[in-house]
Amino acid sequence: MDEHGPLCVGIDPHGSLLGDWGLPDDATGLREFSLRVMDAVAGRVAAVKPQAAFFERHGSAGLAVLEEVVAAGRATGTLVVVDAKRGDIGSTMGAYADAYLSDGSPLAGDALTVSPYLGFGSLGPAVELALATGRGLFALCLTSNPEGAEVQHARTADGVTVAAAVAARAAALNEGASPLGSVGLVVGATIGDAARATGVDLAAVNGPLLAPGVGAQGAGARELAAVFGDARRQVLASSSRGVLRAGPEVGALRDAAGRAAAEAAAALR
Ligand SMILES: O=C(O)c1cc(=O)[nH]c(=O)n1[C@@H]1O[C@H](COP(=O)(O)O)[C@@H](O)[C@H]1O
Repeated sequence: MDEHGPLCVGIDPHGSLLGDWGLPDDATGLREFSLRVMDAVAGRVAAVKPQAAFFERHGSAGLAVLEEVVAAGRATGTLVVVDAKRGDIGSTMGAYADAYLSDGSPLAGDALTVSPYLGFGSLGPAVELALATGRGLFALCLTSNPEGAEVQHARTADGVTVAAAVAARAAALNEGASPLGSVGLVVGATIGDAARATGVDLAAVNGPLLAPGVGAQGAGARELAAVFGDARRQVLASSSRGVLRAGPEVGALRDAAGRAAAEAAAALR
Protein backbone atom coordinates (compact mmCIF):
# COMPACT_ATOMS: atom_id res chain seq x y z
CA MET A 1 0.00 0.00 0.00
CA ASP A 2 2.86 2.41 0.79
CA GLU A 3 4.63 1.57 -2.45
CA HIS A 4 1.77 1.45 -4.95
CA GLY A 5 -1.14 3.25 -3.29
CA PRO A 6 -3.96 1.70 -1.29
CA LEU A 7 -5.79 0.03 -4.18
CA CYS A 8 -6.85 -3.55 -4.72
CA VAL A 9 -7.95 -4.40 -8.25
CA GLY A 10 -10.83 -6.86 -8.20
CA ILE A 11 -10.75 -9.55 -10.87
CA ASP A 12 -14.44 -10.20 -11.48
CA PRO A 13 -14.77 -11.76 -14.93
CA HIS A 14 -18.52 -11.28 -15.39
CA GLY A 15 -19.88 -13.06 -18.48
CA SER A 16 -20.95 -9.65 -19.79
CA LEU A 17 -17.43 -8.23 -19.39
CA LEU A 18 -15.96 -11.19 -21.28
CA GLY A 19 -18.39 -10.32 -24.06
CA ASP A 20 -17.40 -6.64 -23.96
CA TRP A 21 -13.77 -7.70 -24.32
CA GLY A 22 -14.65 -9.87 -27.34
CA LEU A 23 -13.96 -13.07 -25.43
CA PRO A 24 -16.10 -16.20 -25.18
CA ASP A 25 -17.94 -16.81 -21.91
CA ASP A 26 -16.04 -20.02 -21.22
CA ALA A 27 -12.86 -21.10 -19.47
CA THR A 28 -10.62 -19.96 -22.35
CA GLY A 29 -12.17 -16.47 -22.25
CA LEU A 30 -11.88 -16.45 -18.45
CA ARG A 31 -8.18 -17.34 -18.68
CA GLU A 32 -7.39 -14.68 -21.28
CA PHE A 33 -9.29 -12.05 -19.30
CA SER A 34 -7.75 -12.86 -15.92
CA LEU A 35 -4.17 -13.19 -17.12
CA ARG A 36 -4.51 -9.98 -19.12
CA VAL A 37 -5.56 -8.15 -15.95
CA MET A 38 -2.56 -9.65 -14.15
CA ASP A 39 -0.33 -8.59 -17.02
CA ALA A 40 -1.67 -5.04 -16.72
CA VAL A 41 -1.48 -4.58 -12.95
CA ALA A 42 0.80 -7.18 -11.35
CA GLY A 43 3.73 -5.51 -9.64
CA ARG A 44 2.01 -2.12 -9.99
CA VAL A 45 -0.83 -2.28 -7.45
CA ALA A 46 -0.95 -3.23 -3.79
CA ALA A 47 -3.17 -6.27 -4.33
CA VAL A 48 -5.55 -8.07 -6.63
CA LYS A 49 -8.75 -9.78 -5.56
CA PRO A 50 -10.04 -12.57 -7.77
CA GLN A 51 -13.72 -13.20 -7.03
CA ALA A 52 -14.03 -16.99 -6.79
CA ALA A 53 -17.65 -17.16 -8.02
CA PHE A 54 -16.68 -15.99 -11.50
CA PHE A 55 -14.13 -18.81 -11.70
CA GLU A 56 -16.38 -21.47 -10.12
CA ARG A 57 -19.09 -20.83 -12.70
CA HIS A 58 -16.76 -22.37 -15.28
CA GLY A 59 -16.33 -25.57 -13.24
CA SER A 60 -13.00 -27.28 -12.69
CA ALA A 61 -11.46 -25.49 -15.69
CA GLY A 62 -12.39 -22.19 -14.04
CA LEU A 63 -10.81 -23.20 -10.75
CA ALA A 64 -7.64 -24.07 -12.65
CA VAL A 65 -7.61 -20.48 -13.94
CA LEU A 66 -8.00 -19.20 -10.37
CA GLU A 67 -4.93 -21.27 -9.49
CA GLU A 68 -3.07 -19.58 -12.36
CA VAL A 69 -4.04 -16.14 -11.05
CA VAL A 70 -2.76 -17.07 -7.58
CA ALA A 71 0.47 -18.36 -9.14
CA ALA A 72 0.86 -15.18 -11.20
CA GLY A 73 0.49 -13.11 -8.04
CA ARG A 74 3.14 -15.17 -6.32
CA ALA A 75 5.50 -14.92 -9.30
CA THR A 76 5.19 -11.13 -9.47
CA GLY A 77 5.14 -10.42 -5.74
CA THR A 78 1.60 -9.06 -5.96
CA LEU A 79 -0.60 -9.77 -2.95
CA VAL A 80 -3.65 -11.89 -3.80
CA VAL A 81 -6.83 -11.65 -1.76
CA VAL A 82 -8.95 -14.65 -2.72
CA ASP A 83 -12.54 -13.43 -2.45
CA ALA A 84 -14.37 -16.66 -1.70
CA LYS A 85 -16.28 -15.41 1.40
CA ARG A 86 -16.04 -18.76 3.12
CA GLY A 87 -17.76 -19.49 6.41
CA ASP A 88 -19.02 -22.78 7.86
CA ILE A 89 -19.12 -24.83 11.04
CA GLY A 90 -15.65 -25.15 12.51
CA SER A 91 -14.96 -28.71 11.39
CA THR A 92 -15.73 -27.81 7.76
CA MET A 93 -14.00 -24.45 8.09
CA GLY A 94 -10.81 -26.42 8.65
CA ALA A 95 -11.10 -27.85 5.15
CA TYR A 96 -11.74 -24.43 3.62
CA ALA A 97 -8.70 -23.18 5.51
CA ASP A 98 -6.60 -26.02 4.08
CA ALA A 99 -7.75 -25.07 0.57
CA TYR A 100 -7.26 -21.30 0.81
CA LEU A 101 -4.67 -20.72 3.51
CA SER A 102 -2.22 -23.59 3.64
CA ASP A 103 1.29 -23.55 2.25
CA GLY A 104 1.41 -25.63 -0.90
CA SER A 105 -2.28 -25.33 -1.77
CA PRO A 106 -2.64 -23.99 -5.33
CA LEU A 107 -5.65 -21.90 -4.25
CA ALA A 108 -3.90 -20.23 -1.32
CA GLY A 109 -3.24 -16.55 -1.94
CA ASP A 110 -2.12 -14.09 0.71
CA ALA A 111 -5.53 -13.51 2.27
CA LEU A 112 -9.06 -14.86 2.14
CA THR A 113 -12.42 -13.17 2.63
CA VAL A 114 -14.48 -14.98 5.26
CA SER A 115 -18.03 -14.72 6.57
CA PRO A 116 -18.38 -14.63 10.37
CA TYR A 117 -22.15 -15.07 10.22
CA LEU A 118 -22.08 -18.65 11.49
CA GLY A 119 -20.51 -17.10 14.58
CA PHE A 120 -17.05 -15.54 14.67
CA GLY A 121 -15.70 -18.50 16.64
CA SER A 122 -16.53 -20.85 13.74
CA LEU A 123 -13.71 -19.13 11.83
CA GLY A 124 -11.19 -20.45 14.37
CA PRO A 125 -9.46 -22.95 12.05
CA ALA A 126 -9.00 -20.23 9.42
CA VAL A 127 -7.63 -17.78 11.99
CA GLU A 128 -5.17 -20.37 13.28
CA LEU A 129 -3.92 -21.36 9.84
CA ALA A 130 -3.69 -17.76 8.61
CA LEU A 131 -1.61 -16.76 11.61
CA ALA A 132 0.56 -19.87 11.36
CA THR A 133 1.34 -19.35 7.67
CA GLY A 134 1.68 -15.55 7.60
CA ARG A 135 -1.54 -15.06 5.67
CA GLY A 136 -4.48 -12.81 6.42
CA LEU A 137 -8.25 -12.82 6.62
CA PHE A 138 -10.86 -10.20 5.83
CA ALA A 139 -14.03 -10.89 7.83
CA LEU A 140 -17.25 -9.36 6.51
CA CYS A 141 -18.28 -6.62 8.95
CA LEU A 142 -20.31 -3.86 7.26
CA THR A 143 -20.82 -4.94 3.67
CA SER A 144 -21.46 -2.64 0.73
CA ASN A 145 -24.86 -4.07 -0.17
CA PRO A 146 -28.00 -2.50 1.35
CA GLU A 147 -29.35 -5.90 2.50
CA GLY A 148 -26.38 -6.40 4.83
CA ALA A 149 -27.88 -4.08 7.43
CA GLU A 150 -30.65 -6.50 8.44
CA VAL A 151 -28.03 -8.82 9.94
CA GLN A 152 -25.09 -6.52 10.62
CA HIS A 153 -27.03 -3.72 12.33
CA ALA A 154 -29.07 -6.11 14.50
CA ARG A 155 -28.23 -6.17 18.20
CA THR A 156 -27.00 -9.18 20.11
CA ALA A 157 -28.34 -10.17 23.54
CA ASP A 158 -25.62 -7.91 25.01
CA GLY A 159 -27.08 -4.90 23.20
CA VAL A 160 -24.11 -4.37 20.89
CA THR A 161 -24.62 -4.60 17.16
CA VAL A 162 -23.54 -7.72 15.30
CA ALA A 163 -21.08 -5.64 13.27
CA ALA A 164 -19.51 -4.17 16.42
CA ALA A 165 -19.21 -7.67 17.91
CA VAL A 166 -17.39 -8.87 14.77
CA ALA A 167 -15.08 -5.85 14.88
CA ALA A 168 -14.32 -6.43 18.56
CA ARG A 169 -13.35 -10.07 17.88
CA ALA A 170 -10.97 -8.96 15.13
CA ALA A 171 -9.54 -6.25 17.40
CA ALA A 172 -8.86 -8.83 20.11
CA LEU A 173 -6.94 -11.01 17.65
CA ASN A 174 -4.92 -8.03 16.42
CA GLU A 175 -4.07 -6.67 19.86
CA GLY A 176 -0.46 -5.56 20.11
CA ALA A 177 0.32 -6.26 16.44
CA SER A 178 2.41 -3.68 14.60
CA PRO A 179 1.93 -2.05 12.17
CA LEU A 180 -1.35 -3.97 11.71
CA GLY A 181 -2.62 -7.42 12.65
CA SER A 182 -3.58 -10.13 10.16
CA VAL A 183 -7.32 -10.22 10.81
CA GLY A 184 -8.86 -7.49 8.71
CA LEU A 185 -12.46 -6.50 8.11
CA VAL A 186 -14.53 -5.84 5.02
CA VAL A 187 -16.20 -2.45 5.32
CA GLY A 188 -17.91 -1.18 2.20
CA ALA A 189 -17.06 2.30 0.98
CA THR A 190 -20.79 2.75 0.33
CA ILE A 191 -21.98 2.44 3.95
CA GLY A 192 -22.27 6.15 4.78
CA ASP A 193 -22.30 6.65 8.55
CA ALA A 194 -23.10 3.02 9.39
CA ALA A 195 -19.85 2.45 11.30
CA ARG A 196 -20.75 5.23 13.68
CA ALA A 197 -24.41 4.18 13.84
CA THR A 198 -23.51 0.58 14.70
CA GLY A 199 -20.76 1.45 17.17
CA VAL A 200 -17.95 -0.07 15.10
CA ASP A 201 -14.63 1.50 16.10
CA LEU A 202 -12.68 1.04 12.87
CA ALA A 203 -9.38 2.45 14.11
CA ALA A 204 -9.43 0.14 17.15
CA VAL A 205 -9.51 -2.94 14.91
CA ASN A 206 -5.76 -2.51 14.35
CA GLY A 207 -6.08 -4.49 11.13
CA PRO A 208 -6.47 -3.75 7.43
CA LEU A 209 -9.88 -2.65 6.17
CA LEU A 210 -10.86 -3.89 2.72
CA ALA A 211 -13.20 -1.32 1.20
CA PRO A 212 -15.14 -2.59 -1.82
CA GLY A 213 -17.81 -0.45 -3.43
CA VAL A 214 -15.39 1.97 -5.09
CA GLY A 215 -16.21 2.65 -8.73
CA ALA A 216 -19.13 0.62 -10.06
CA GLN A 217 -21.11 0.74 -6.80
CA GLY A 218 -20.80 4.51 -6.65
CA ALA A 219 -18.23 5.23 -3.95
CA GLY A 220 -15.36 7.58 -4.75
CA ALA A 221 -12.80 9.71 -2.96
CA ARG A 222 -15.37 11.63 -0.95
CA GLU A 223 -17.03 8.47 0.37
CA LEU A 224 -13.70 6.85 1.26
CA ALA A 225 -12.64 9.86 3.31
CA ALA A 226 -16.04 10.20 4.99
CA VAL A 227 -16.56 6.51 5.86
CA PHE A 228 -13.10 5.83 7.23
CA GLY A 229 -12.07 9.07 8.96
CA ASP A 230 -9.34 8.32 11.50
CA ALA A 231 -8.97 4.74 10.26
CA ARG A 232 -8.18 5.81 6.70
CA ARG A 233 -4.54 4.66 6.79
CA GLN A 234 -5.74 1.09 7.35
CA VAL A 235 -7.85 1.09 4.20
CA LEU A 236 -7.29 -0.96 1.06
CA ALA A 237 -9.84 0.41 -1.41
CA SER A 238 -11.15 -2.17 -3.85
CA SER A 239 -12.52 -1.64 -7.33
CA SER A 240 -13.41 -4.33 -9.84
CA ARG A 241 -15.68 -3.22 -12.72
CA GLY A 242 -14.52 0.39 -12.32
CA VAL A 243 -11.10 -0.73 -13.56
CA LEU A 244 -12.06 -3.74 -15.69
CA ARG A 245 -14.40 -1.72 -17.92
CA ALA A 246 -11.32 0.08 -19.26
CA GLY A 247 -10.19 -3.17 -20.96
CA PRO A 248 -9.41 -5.08 -23.03
CA GLU A 249 -6.22 -3.14 -23.87
CA VAL A 250 -3.48 -3.78 -21.32
CA GLY A 251 -2.34 -0.15 -21.41
CA ALA A 252 -5.84 1.18 -20.80
CA LEU A 253 -6.32 -1.22 -17.88
CA ARG A 254 -2.99 -0.17 -16.42
CA ASP A 255 -3.91 3.51 -16.72
CA ALA A 256 -7.32 2.96 -15.13
CA ALA A 257 -5.73 1.13 -12.20
CA GLY A 258 -3.13 3.87 -11.83
CA ARG A 259 -5.81 6.56 -11.76
CA ALA A 260 -7.89 4.63 -9.20
CA ALA A 261 -4.81 4.07 -7.02
CA ALA A 262 -3.91 7.78 -7.12
CA GLU A 263 -7.47 8.73 -6.25
CA ALA A 264 -7.58 6.29 -3.33
CA ALA A 265 -4.19 7.54 -2.10
CA ALA A 266 -5.36 11.15 -2.18
CA ALA A 267 -8.60 10.31 -0.39
CA LEU A 268 -6.95 8.23 2.32
CA ARG A 269 -3.80 10.31 2.89
O1 LIG B 1 -15.74 -9.08 0.12
C1 LIG B 1 -15.86 -8.33 -0.87
O2 LIG B 1 -14.91 -8.12 -1.60
C2 LIG B 1 -17.10 -7.59 -1.05
C3 LIG B 1 -17.77 -7.23 0.10
C4 LIG B 1 -18.78 -6.27 0.04
O3 LIG B 1 -19.30 -5.83 1.05
N1 LIG B 1 -19.16 -5.80 -1.19
C5 LIG B 1 -18.55 -6.20 -2.34
O4 LIG B 1 -18.90 -5.68 -3.41
N2 LIG B 1 -17.57 -7.15 -2.30
C6 LIG B 1 -16.98 -7.70 -3.54
O5 LIG B 1 -16.28 -6.66 -4.19
C7 LIG B 1 -16.47 -6.72 -5.61
C8 LIG B 1 -17.11 -5.44 -6.08
O6 LIG B 1 -17.08 -5.38 -7.47
P1 LIG B 1 -17.38 -4.01 -8.26
O7 LIG B 1 -18.69 -3.52 -7.78
O8 LIG B 1 -17.39 -4.45 -9.69
O9 LIG B 1 -16.24 -3.07 -7.93
C9 LIG B 1 -17.29 -7.98 -5.87
O10 LIG B 1 -16.39 -9.04 -6.10
C10 LIG B 1 -18.00 -8.22 -4.56
O11 LIG B 1 -18.27 -9.58 -4.32
